[in-house]
Amino acid sequence: MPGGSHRVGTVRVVTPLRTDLPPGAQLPPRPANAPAPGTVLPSHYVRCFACGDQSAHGLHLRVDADAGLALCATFEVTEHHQGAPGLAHGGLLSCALDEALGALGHLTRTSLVTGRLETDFLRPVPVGTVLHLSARVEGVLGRRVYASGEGRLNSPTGRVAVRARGLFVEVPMEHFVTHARAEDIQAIEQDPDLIRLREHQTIF
Ligand SMILES: CCCCC/C=C\C/C=C\C/C=C\C/C=C\CCCC(=O)SCCNC(=O)CCNC(=O)[C@H](O)C(C)(C)COP(=O)(O)OP(=O)(O)OC[C@H]1O[C@@H](n2cnc3c(N)ncnc32)[C@H](O)[C@@H]1OP(=O)(O)O
Repeated sequence: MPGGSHRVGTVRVVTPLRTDLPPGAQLPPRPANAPAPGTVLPSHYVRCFACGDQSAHGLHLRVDADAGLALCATFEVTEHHQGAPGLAHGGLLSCALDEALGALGHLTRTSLVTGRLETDFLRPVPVGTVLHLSARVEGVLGRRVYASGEGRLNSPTGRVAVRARGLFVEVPMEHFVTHARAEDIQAIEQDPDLIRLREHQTIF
């Protein structure tokens, strides 16, 4: 994807998009302990708006590992996800892609947070649509993971409605412990099943 550019007077200012794959980034091999293709990837946190099953009006994204450093995911757009009447809110579509791209950490065996996310909205997504997402790692440089994905209408081969590219940054578990509210950490200590990463990640 090319960088953006604009003119300030007679000077052309070039801004490389920060999700562009930088020189030196490489696609690492699939780790031997990555979940096998077809494995349902667990919600990292049951209260997560995107993937948690305890988020009443959340997206309830279902995520499956794919071959390589890739995955696919689905969610149904409900009336709780509207922006314009009967149409999905764009921010929620970005949220779904954010989650799908971030969940690539299950494959790379790292904990990822979003540094930058760019979304292209190509078609409206009506309530009742099942959005079929796919996501893949494009390359890794140091702690930076570059990823891309798209969402298709009602089938894995449906029309592309939304595309995204993102730059994710690998963080240690302390990142979450440091920044969470005390009551959230306490809740996890009392009910460790709020976090469902154990099966596939070694970080707990
Ligand atoms: C016991 C309780 C634990 C509970 C945990 C529960 C669950 C969580 C566990 C696992 C999660 C698993 C899956 C999650 C899946 C999906 C979730 C969706 C993803 C999200 O929804 S997540 C929320 C939104 N997200 C944030 O909340 C991030 C806020 N932010 C920060 O926390 C910092 O900003 C951070 C950490 C990003 C960096 O900070 P830092 O100090 O660690 O490192 P630094 O700044 O050095 O950046 C390192 C290298 O990334 C480059 N870099 C950084 N940011 C960049 C940008 N924007 N553009 C271009 N490059 C960037 C630098 O340029 C440098 O590159 P270089 O190393 O080459 O110089």
